[in-house]
Amino acid sequence: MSDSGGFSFPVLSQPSEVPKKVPLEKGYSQVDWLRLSKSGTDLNGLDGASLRRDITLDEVKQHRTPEDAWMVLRGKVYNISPYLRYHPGGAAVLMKAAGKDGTSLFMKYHPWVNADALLEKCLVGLLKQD
Ligand code: HEM
Repeated sequence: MSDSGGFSFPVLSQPSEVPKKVPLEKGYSQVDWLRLSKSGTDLNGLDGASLRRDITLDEVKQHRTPEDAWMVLRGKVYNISPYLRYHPGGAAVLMKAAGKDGTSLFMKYHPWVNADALLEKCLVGLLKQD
């Protein structure tokens, strides 16, 4: 049957320059991330110490390797290392914001994502206000 009943179905395609979600390794789904977040594992690297309020952008810049990556998002400093392999856009893409203020990149790709909730346990502290 080729009759579509009077409806036409446009073929939807994404422009090629729009980055796609990357296939994540087994064991690195969003559910796995939530499980890890709730497990009590030290994800911000503070070993239970209270959150910091004195972080400068210079200090953030020192943390830009996959094993030790910090990112600023709307004035909050996150340790993104544990999240890299769980990031639906891929670890390599997320590393572009390592050691930097990633707010504009974040907002460019997915302003709807609730990072405060997803990365709650990765929060190191607040960027120092000057
Ligand atoms: C650290 C904070 C971040 C968190 C918590 C985060 C989280 C997410 C989530 C949940 C998705 C899936 C979105 C969906 O299904 O609607 C996603 C996709 C993606 N993210 Fe991120 N992300 C972060 C930072 C970034 C940064 C800094 C970039 C760019 C450098 C980026 C680029 C992307 C891309 C390209 C995708 C795939 C495209 C898409 O699904 O629309 N993300 N991210």
